[in-house]
Amino acid sequence: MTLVMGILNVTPDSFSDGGRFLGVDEAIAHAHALAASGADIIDVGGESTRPGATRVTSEAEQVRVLDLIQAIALPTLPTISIDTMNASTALAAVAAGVRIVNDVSGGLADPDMLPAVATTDADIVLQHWRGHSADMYARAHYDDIVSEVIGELAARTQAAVDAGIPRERIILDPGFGFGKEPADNWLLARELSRLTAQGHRVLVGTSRKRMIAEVAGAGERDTDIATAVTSVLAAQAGAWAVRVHDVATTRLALRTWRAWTGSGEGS
Ligand SMILES: Nc1nc2ncc(COP(=O)(O)O)nc2c(=O)[nH]1
Repeated sequence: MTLVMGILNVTPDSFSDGGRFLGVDEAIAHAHALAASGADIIDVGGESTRPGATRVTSEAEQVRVLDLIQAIALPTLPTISIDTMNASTALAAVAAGVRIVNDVSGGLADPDMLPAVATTDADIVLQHWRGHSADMYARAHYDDIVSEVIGELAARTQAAVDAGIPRERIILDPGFGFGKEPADNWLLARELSRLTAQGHRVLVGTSRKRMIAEVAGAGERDTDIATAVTSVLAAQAGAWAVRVHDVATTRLALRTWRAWTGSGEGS
């Protein structure tokens, strides 16, 4: 069953919910709300990756996320993932109870990341990436985006295995957005089953991105409905999980899809 990863960004400038949950108390409350909405995983992020975002130090990132993680790393709450490109933050987060390291750079931003995760028992998301937000669009040219993304993720997978991370702990992500033009993203979405056919779990994150805005316009409700449609299509293509802001709407969409396909009862 396709899992739902709820987004909890504790940054002042995140792409779609910047500044709304910056305080620890608000963030803890939102984590509980995500759980109540049916999140299977809560993805905590302390550094914005929106286009043009400037980097924060790993120390500043850790100040934003570690108290929160300690407060929500409970058996009664969903699995936690840490959305970070910094090895030091990943290690501190795993020590605080995180089970998945979600690295949008696929281990490229910090050369210590893959060896560091190899010393833990955490899973790692290797997302396709071609550079930091500040200049990612400069390197965004693709001749055959599906083949290039699959090929570049295969290289990152090999680097992770070479660093000592067992294959079964690796999750792939095509990295929707991240320097890709909307048309490129829809091409990638159309061929998602070619990535899921690679045999790794695949995480998909389209929520509230430019590719969605292009279809849904600026309204948050329409944006979350359009995101939910992509969640069903990703599930149909074999995605292991979808990363969304509005957990409830995507859960409803996935429940409806399962009723239609008869692919399993329950919520
Ligand atoms: N694995 C993964 N992580 C991510 N983290 C941040 C964002 C940017 O979106 P946000 O700023 O709204 O969180 N997108 C992804 C994504 O697509 N996949």
